[in-house]
Amino acid sequence: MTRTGCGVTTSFDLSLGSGAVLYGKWNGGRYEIVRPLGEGANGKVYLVSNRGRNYALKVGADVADLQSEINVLRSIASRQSRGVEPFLVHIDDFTHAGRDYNFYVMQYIQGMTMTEYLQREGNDWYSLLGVHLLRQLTQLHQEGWVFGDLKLDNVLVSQYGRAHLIDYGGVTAIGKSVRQFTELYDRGYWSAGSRRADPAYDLFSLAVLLIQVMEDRKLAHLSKSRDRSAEQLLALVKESAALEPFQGWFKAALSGSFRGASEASTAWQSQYRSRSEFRQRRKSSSRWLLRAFTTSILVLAATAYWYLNVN
Ligand SMILES: Nc1ncnc2c1ncn2[C@@H]1O[C@H](COP(=O)(O)OP(=O)(O)OP(=O)(O)O)[C@@H](O)[C@H]1O
Repeated sequence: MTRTGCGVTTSFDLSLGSGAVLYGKWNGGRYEIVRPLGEGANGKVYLVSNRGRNYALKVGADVADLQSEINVLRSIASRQSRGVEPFLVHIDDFTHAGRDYNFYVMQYIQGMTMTEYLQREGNDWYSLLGVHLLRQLTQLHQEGWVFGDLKLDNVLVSQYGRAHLIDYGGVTAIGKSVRQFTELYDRGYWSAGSRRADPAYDLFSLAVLLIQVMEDRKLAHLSKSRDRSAEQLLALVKESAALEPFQGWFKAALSGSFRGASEASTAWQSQYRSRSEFRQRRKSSSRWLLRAFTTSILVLAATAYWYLNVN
């Protein structure tokens, strides 16, 4: 596919191997390709090394699309508090084989998908992943944007369960039609509302994603059935031992009744806390039971010993 715009050509036959070096035309940065990280509809992403540090560098397939991703990242960076390293690091063009390409450099997230993370570290991390995602959505909504294409591939989880949103290609100004979406997570696909970009759109997608990481097969099955709906999603939540403790949150997210991501975040954290307290109580009562059981065995053994010795 070849698209042109603003005098810069992007051809997605572009292939950069390990060791290739790119020079930023305007800022003079030197980026050595370590390896490709992935590619999608909006571009190609490479792991690069710049001044001894690793970054992710995205070359856009379409100038306008890349520019709108950059605008969003810039608006988030401008609100970040001092001392926080911005996600967007550099913006520039490079020339390769006689052609100009737009690119931007962002922090490299060394991570894995939410599913992989939970499989490796255990389901106890589930609630924390939700906390991180809701925090980022809250910030984005406050800036007047909706993430749009929230899905498993667009979240990377790094150490200590830090879930990061990546790929800002679907981000849409609140009030417009969502630019990019994936059926499974789309409110319209579940006949649960429009594709207008409002905070509730992201919360619906997040609910589907949080169902998916625990109940992948059941969700896939439901998504193919003709009577798929938000009510059916909620029924799936209620049937699931892992999701049931969060059913109040899912009900509100799937029906669009949260006033915003910040309210959703508070609700998620309070369900998370009451769940942890419940588990703590269960743990201490099982510890008490274990102690009582051990004491009974010891008493029984001592009684038997005494009885055998006396008789
Ligand atoms: N900051 C990052 N750190 C680590 N890996 C990244 C980063 N950004 C992107 N990637 C990797 O590159 C892949 C493609 O990136 P991205 O999703 O931004 O491309 P895209 O063309 O917008 O894709 P899509 O078709 O899903 O919209 C991602 O799935 C991820 O594996």
